[in-house]
Amino acid sequence: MLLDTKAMRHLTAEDWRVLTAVEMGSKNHELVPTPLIEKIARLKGGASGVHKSISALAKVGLIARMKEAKYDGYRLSYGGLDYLALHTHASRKHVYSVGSRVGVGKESDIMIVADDQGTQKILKIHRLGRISFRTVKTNRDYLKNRQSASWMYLSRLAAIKEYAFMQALREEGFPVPEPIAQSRHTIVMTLIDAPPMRQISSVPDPAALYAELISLILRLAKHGLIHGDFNEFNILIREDKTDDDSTTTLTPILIDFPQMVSMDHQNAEMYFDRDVACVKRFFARRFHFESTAPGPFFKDAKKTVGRDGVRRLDAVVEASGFTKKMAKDLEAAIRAQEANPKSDAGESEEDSEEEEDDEGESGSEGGEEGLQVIGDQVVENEEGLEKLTINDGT
Ligand SMILES: Nc1ncnc2c1ncn2[C@@H]1O[C@H](COP(=O)(O)OP(=O)(O)OP(=O)(O)O)[C@@H](O)[C@H]1O
Repeated sequence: MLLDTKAMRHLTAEDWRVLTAVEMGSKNHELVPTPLIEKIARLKGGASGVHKSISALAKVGLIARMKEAKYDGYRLSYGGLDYLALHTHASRKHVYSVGSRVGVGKESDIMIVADDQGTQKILKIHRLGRISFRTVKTNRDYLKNRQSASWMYLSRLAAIKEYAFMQALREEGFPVPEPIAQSRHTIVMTLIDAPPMRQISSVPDPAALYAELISLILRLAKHGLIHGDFNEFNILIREDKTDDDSTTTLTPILIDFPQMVSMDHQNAEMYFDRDVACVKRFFARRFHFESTAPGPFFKDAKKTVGRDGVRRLDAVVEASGFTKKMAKDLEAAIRAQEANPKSDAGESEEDSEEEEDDEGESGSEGGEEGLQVIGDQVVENEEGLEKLTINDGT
């Protein structure tokens, strides 16, 4: 499921209201009945206006009707949720244009976007629905009869959690992108102009970079945290030159936080050891570097948690509204996804069974390469970004 913003600029103010109404209705309904959509949207044009918008939205795949429905109703598609999130980012002036996709992870799409000043940023769209919910359903009860709400819920949780951690880490001076905004299942953050470590074939001083990464793991631990996916994909390596250009230092920047856990987590030791082992393995294979120092060990790191009066960021994040229940729900989904590596190719099985023409006319093909025109006026810059505007004046 790619972000395809082609249809965005054709939506009217009424269409946006109806789309928002479907989103609101899906909080309590697997399938939002048309009369409820009418009631929430309260369009001046009454029922006929709503029907017009419903068919416009369904045509471009932002809402979908289910085949076996006992009553007339709709549900929001991934595309519909993407549009609502982008709409919010655009109204708040965080995003003005949408460029190409730079990365696709197991759980997300990464797009380059820009604001109206032309500053490029990263839009991360969480897509927890790529897993088969059957696996998750076997051990969680929150999905009871709520399959389509579950991907929205889980993807939104991932974005909320990632945003909260990025904010806390950033405030503490950790090398992470700056979180700019969060809406629904998406985050806008600063673009880091640096390749992932996976793309680096050699470094002048592997021992120094290794030490830096291990100290990052230990610093996180002192603040009560384990990254949980500390690998060569999630560590960007930025080259910083001194003013006179004589020396270059390599600065690791950490990304990807939905799977972070507390040092108090019941499996903390396993996650800590796994993060350390990941760095060791990569350095041995790629840079033929093996540290002579043993460890670091979890039991030593554990003793440092909160030491010297440092803030425990696991507690900060919990206080930010990311509750234990949310953490549990998200963790179950992420673990299921980890255990299910083959299921990352598209929407969940159940989605595809239930959907009727979910992609509609806009489809999702070809969105990766081309430019996506969403605004009423096209402004092309050298990066191939195009203007994103909204036309409902809200
Ligand atoms: N702020 C950023 N600046 C520059 N590039 C980024 C940024 N965030 C993500 N990327 C790029 O996108 C890729 C995927 O990002 P990220 O790891 O956050 O997604 P993910 O879905 O969690 O991936 P996976 O689960 O496969 O690790 C990164 O490897 C990196 O190349």
